[in-house]
Amino acid sequence: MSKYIAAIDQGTTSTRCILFNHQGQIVSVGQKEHSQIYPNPGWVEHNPVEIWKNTLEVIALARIQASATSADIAAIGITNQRETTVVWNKRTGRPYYNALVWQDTRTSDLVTQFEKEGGLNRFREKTGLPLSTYFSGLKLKWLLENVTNLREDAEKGEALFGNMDTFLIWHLTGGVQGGIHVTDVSNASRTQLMNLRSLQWDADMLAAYDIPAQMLPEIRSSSEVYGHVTNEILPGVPVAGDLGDQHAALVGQTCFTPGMAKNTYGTGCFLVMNTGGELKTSENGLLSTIAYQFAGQPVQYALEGSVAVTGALVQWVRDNLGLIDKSSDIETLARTVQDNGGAYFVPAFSGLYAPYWRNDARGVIAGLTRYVNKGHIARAVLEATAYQTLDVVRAMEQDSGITLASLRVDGGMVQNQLLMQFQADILNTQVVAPTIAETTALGAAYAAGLAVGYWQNIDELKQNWSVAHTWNPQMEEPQRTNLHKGWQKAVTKSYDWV
Ligand SMILES: Nc1ncnc2c1ncn2[C@@H]1O[C@H](COP(=O)(O)OP(=O)(O)O)[C@@H](O)[C@H]1O
Ligand SMILES: O=P(O)(O)OC[C@H](O)CO
Repeated sequence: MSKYIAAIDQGTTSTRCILFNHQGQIVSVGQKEHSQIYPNPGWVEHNPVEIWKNTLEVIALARIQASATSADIAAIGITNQRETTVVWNKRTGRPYYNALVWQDTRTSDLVTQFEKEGGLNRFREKTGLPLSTYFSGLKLKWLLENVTNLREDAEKGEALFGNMDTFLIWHLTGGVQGGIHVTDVSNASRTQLMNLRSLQWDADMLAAYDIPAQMLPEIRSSSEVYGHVTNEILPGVPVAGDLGDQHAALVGQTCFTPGMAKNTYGTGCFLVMNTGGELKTSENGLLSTIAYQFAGQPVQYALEGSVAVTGALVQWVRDNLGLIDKSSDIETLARTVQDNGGAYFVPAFSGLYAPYWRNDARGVIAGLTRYVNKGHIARAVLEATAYQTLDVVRAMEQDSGITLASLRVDGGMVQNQLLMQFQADILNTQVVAPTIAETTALGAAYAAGLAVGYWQNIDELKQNWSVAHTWNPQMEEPQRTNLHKGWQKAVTKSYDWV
């Protein structure tokens, strides 16, 4: 039997390749950041060619570190930043435009136009999603309307659409020499083009957004052999798993039972709860989405609270304000003071997502006095992540009728002890991090490994999960209530800006 499963985690800030062994432990890691391109206020792009090159590089790095040949690798799974939209030419492989990143707000006029015609929730019944700049469908519409020749090529079947999973699988399985054009149900559920019940592209949605069906990938399960790698980097290895990154983290955290949830703290924050085989709709601003689908098994649904800006705010403090040199320094700076000094930072850089869904919001710092220093700002920055999560958790509890006994967490920001303690305090709930922190990549590896029989069933996967760290709530109730009141007031100050 081959020794390892490879996972590619194509995230917003970087691309990673991780090799896992049968216990789900990390054997080796290759990682590379890519450029964040901001051509106009609110626009966020990635260069797909740079990401493809980085993918090859990180696979090579992980392979070399583990001295692994392709025969040592039983399968490869892909997980990706969701919604980020790329279009490319089938014959040349060339992208027509940079990828429009999920955080990009250039489609806000389209959102307003569609909202006027039928309200923010007009497509929720079919797609589980409100109108927002967040999802792929409107990004694709914008590209079709603004990029020369794209619509003509799409109608001829020469231009292909995909999220980053589709783009990478197409390249890995042959590219212009017959690459496979597929996606999985979890990624497709983030386009606002798939019907959540039929699990097919929805003809009414395609008509509403005027999208030629020929350019869309085939929708498959999250765990099956889609094809084999043709590139010399891993020749012959089956590509056997595909999950949006938040769905992959749910799998990596082994949240296989309805009611189990995880929160991933990366560029943004994404709380996902497994709701089982039944589609649940939200009354409180959460998204209905696909959790995952293993081959031959029924699809599992989820409720999700997506927060656009969490770790991205730490990056902004680092890159745009220069207050810190590296992301982890935010904790040292925040520890120079005892509290937020009355300051609240609402990072509505891309509007506000769950549970507010305010496309008209923009970032504010509220409660400033001359007392406030950079330490207080650093605290307000970290607390913003915890308050946004609190609002999502409360919405999730109302929708599901389940009170979370503890919250399983993962992602880059979990290294921040001050944040995790504050999160437990403000939620008044235990926060728990697993031993294998790379749950996103692990989930993609699990999907791929199940498809090729490297793992037999989910019970085997559950045995790999164990607790690395627990943060217990220590804050008194009056303080918790006061802080949350301040936050809620600050949120209202971000509204009605654009
Ligand atoms: N110690 C830390 N404290 C606060 N934020 C951090 C810390 N370490 C990393 N981050 C933030 O976490 C994000 C990276 O996490 P990661 O899970 O790799 O994100 P992604 O998958 O979105 O690319 C960055 O936005 C970074 O600013
Ligand atoms: O790449 P991440 O971890 O920031 O995740 C991005 C999300 O998938 C966007 O929906």
